[in-house]
Amino acid sequence: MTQTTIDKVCVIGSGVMGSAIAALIANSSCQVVLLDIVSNDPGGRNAILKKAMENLKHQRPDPLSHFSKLDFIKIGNLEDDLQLISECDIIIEAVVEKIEVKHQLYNKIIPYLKDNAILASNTSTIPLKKLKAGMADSIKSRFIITHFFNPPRYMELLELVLDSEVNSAIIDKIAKFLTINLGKTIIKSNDTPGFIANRIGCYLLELVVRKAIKDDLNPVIIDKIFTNLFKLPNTGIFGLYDLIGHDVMKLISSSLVKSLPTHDNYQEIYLPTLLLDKMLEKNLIGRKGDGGFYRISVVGGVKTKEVIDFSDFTYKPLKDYDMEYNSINELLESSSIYGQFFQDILVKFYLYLIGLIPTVTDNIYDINKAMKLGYSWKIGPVELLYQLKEGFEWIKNQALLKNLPLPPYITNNSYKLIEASKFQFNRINLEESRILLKNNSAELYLYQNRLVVSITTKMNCLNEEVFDLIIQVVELAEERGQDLYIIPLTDYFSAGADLKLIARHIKNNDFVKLEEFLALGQRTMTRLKYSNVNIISCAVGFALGGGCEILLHSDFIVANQELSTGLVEVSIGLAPGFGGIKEMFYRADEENKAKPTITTDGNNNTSLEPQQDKAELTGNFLEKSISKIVINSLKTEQGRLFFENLLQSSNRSISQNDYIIEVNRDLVGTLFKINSFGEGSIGPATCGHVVTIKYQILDTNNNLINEATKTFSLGSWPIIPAIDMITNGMMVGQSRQAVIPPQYAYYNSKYRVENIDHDAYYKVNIMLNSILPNNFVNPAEVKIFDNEIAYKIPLLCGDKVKFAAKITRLSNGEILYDSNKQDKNIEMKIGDINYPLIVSYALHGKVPVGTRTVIAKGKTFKALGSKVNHMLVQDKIEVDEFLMLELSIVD
Ligand SMILES: CCCCCCCCCCCCC[C@H](O)CC(=O)SCCNC(=O)CCNC(=O)[C@H](O)C(C)(C)COP(=O)(O)OP(=O)(O)OC[C@H]1O[C@@H](n2cnc3c(N)ncnc32)[C@H](O)[C@@H]1OP(=O)(O)O
Repeated sequence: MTQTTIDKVCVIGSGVMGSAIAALIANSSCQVVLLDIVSNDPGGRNAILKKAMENLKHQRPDPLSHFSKLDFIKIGNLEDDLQLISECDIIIEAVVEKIEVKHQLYNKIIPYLKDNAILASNTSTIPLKKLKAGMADSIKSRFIITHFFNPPRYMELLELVLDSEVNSAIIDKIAKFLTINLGKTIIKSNDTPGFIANRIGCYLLELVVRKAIKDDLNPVIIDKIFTNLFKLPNTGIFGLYDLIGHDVMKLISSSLVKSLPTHDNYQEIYLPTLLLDKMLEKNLIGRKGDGGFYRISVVGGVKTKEVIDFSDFTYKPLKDYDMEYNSINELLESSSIYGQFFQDILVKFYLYLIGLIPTVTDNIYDINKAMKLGYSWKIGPVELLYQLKEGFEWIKNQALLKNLPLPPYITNNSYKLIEASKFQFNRINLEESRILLKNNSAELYLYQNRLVVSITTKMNCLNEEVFDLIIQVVELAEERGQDLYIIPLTDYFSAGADLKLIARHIKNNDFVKLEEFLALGQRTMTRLKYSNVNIISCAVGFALGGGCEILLHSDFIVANQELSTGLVEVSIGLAPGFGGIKEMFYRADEENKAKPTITTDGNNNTSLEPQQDKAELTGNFLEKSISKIVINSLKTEQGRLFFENLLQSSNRSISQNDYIIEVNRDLVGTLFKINSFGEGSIGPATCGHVVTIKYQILDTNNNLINEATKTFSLGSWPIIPAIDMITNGMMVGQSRQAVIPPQYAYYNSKYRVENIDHDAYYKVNIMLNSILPNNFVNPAEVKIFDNEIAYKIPLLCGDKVKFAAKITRLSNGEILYDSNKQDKNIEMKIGDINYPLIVSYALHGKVPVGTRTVIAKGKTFKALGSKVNHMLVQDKIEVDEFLMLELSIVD
């Protein structure tokens, strides 16, 4: 696959679309220049752009595939930085939809365009011919419309509008960039208002919303029918209207109505609707306003979806309605008001859609595809038509009944030539290929003289037949000396191992078969990895579990930028079984960097685990995975009993855990250099332990400035902070020495190094004399699992923390304490002896995100202090029984 020669793209306009298009291009590791007007703001001449860049970091869904992609975007303004345009191969204008503004801008930038640079507009409403009016021929031949859909990173559709003046080399160049680098699917549209998807989408929105309000129907029921029966995205029609914004819908529709011919049916369905006007007046314009048809209200942290009551423009909680209809046919045959409503709108909608042929496009498959890729319809509108009992005939009959004119596409019977198979736009053209090998789960094609294997099971799941065929195919490829491509025929790569098959084996207690399945999977992966031909896996959509493991064992991965991939099974309690973890480590290790990887985004890095940085992969992926598996097992009765038995039967401690201490040693070690002397005996000391220490503080000239012997609880007693930090992790009998900066020698006016010199460093000597035995936690008797191990500063002794906690008896799952049930989060200082000691122990060293699950004996659940009765469960428990503590940090 050849990469395009586009090195730099300029996007002009840093509004919602412009900045998101810039992010999309930056995601493909292409340099971007983002320009906008000069700001008069005190924030400087580029203040508008700086704000846009900041917004990119916070928008949801995330426009950036990684924060580092921001480095590919250079900002500038349209006065000081126009010369940056001359470095760019493509210039995409995404400024306000006003023809005069666009023309002024073109006049300003055209002198800076380099030869052969492509000038494109992202307009959604202004015709190409109007935009090009007055341009020199040399510019006209490289001026086009590239219409991206919002959000550009996620919507695959790109409508391309050209005319006969555009040079064919330019078309080729932009098409390659949009498809190969940006992963878009191009649909060519004629130069008509709204092009394809918005013309149809906005028509449907206005038709449904305005007629439903007129007929006094319930938006909730209508949306439920659209999402359940027509498989539209969950937003439905009214939800989408809110999402786009009623103000924006008004702009789009008024502009369409103005530019469409007077006989166009958009004019007729765009009914004046008083209630919509009132909503606009009251700023009920959707999600960005004070509500729309729907609103989310948050009371006491609880979110409730509400729907508007048109009688007084208040909102009422959404009621769930039982779906009366099981299919579209049932709905359309019903004499209910909703049945009638859908009959009416569907006939109008389809007559309109079909009537766009040939003016807007002559390709009905493109219309179908545009709505799938631009509006996220699971089933395209033309495909949906075939779900009606009589398909096109139904439309024809209804139109005759309602006395509505039929479009030429129906009257000339063109619709009879539609081939259903063409609605599936495969990534390889099966018509051009020959099947060489095949079983019920996978096929090998010879496509353009290349060997291509595709999985054909549900969700492309991996079963024995898939593995058998892959092994066979690798052998054949080796015999022929030809590389092997693994390409899905679907929009996804694979959902991984066939979980239903695994579940069946487990249910039948057939662990021999399960073992065989795992072994076959491992053999297949090994075969892929060590084959002497190249294995090239082309992935799109998702590649989960075993699907990801296929990618990891391939020589090359051609990954769509939006591929979701990972060893997700750990979150459902399954360990990856086909060698994925080892490959993940292998690839993450710089020295062993796997063979080069190609991606469709022009980026030479694999898209595998794009959200996971290298530190996380190498650092704690395994630990995190195993923790997740154990945590999930602990949520089931069998899992808890399994652990209980495992721990009790062998009568041994739950394995060594020195993780917490290590984290803090590392952390403290980076703050000050600490030297330890002697091995010590009992310990280590940690938060909440009552310790007796002797300490000395000396200045840089070794003058003793403070010395004392103190007994205190680590973390709970106000003392010079460095002393808490250094003592943590010490063994009784051990001594430590550290050099500390001045801020760690100061606590408050009562406990501090007198007359502190803020430029000086201090020496601290500590000797740990004892740890109070009756609140000692032995790390060897505690096991800790984190569901999230982020690289953040861990909590330390004395830190204030707010968290939710739950204590469960491992033997029977009985919940002994649950802060959520008491509707109260706990706020404590780590080390406070009025809380069970295990809580301090568990919080200490925890990064302040996610949930920490701890298994420990009952004796550690005691609180030494009794001033306040905090989470006291000690009366309910035996000292030697195992309990599970779950802690989730709240802020
Ligand atoms: C006592 C000791 C016991 C020890 C036992 C040890 C066993 C060890 C076995 C280890 C095997 C490891 C194998 C390998 O290394 C790792 C894996 O591959 S594990 C699998 C990882 N994959 C997943 O977790 C994906 C699960 N699926 C999903 O998340 C979603 O389905 C989806 C893929 C995101 C798609 O979502 P949707 O579009 O919403 O679609 P649906 O969810 O409705 O699914 C549609 C349809 O497909 C079926 N399906 C989906 N995935 C699988 C699958 N992996 N296997 C089988 N079937 C799958 C789904 O059930 C639906 O079916 P329907 O309801 O229509 O019948």
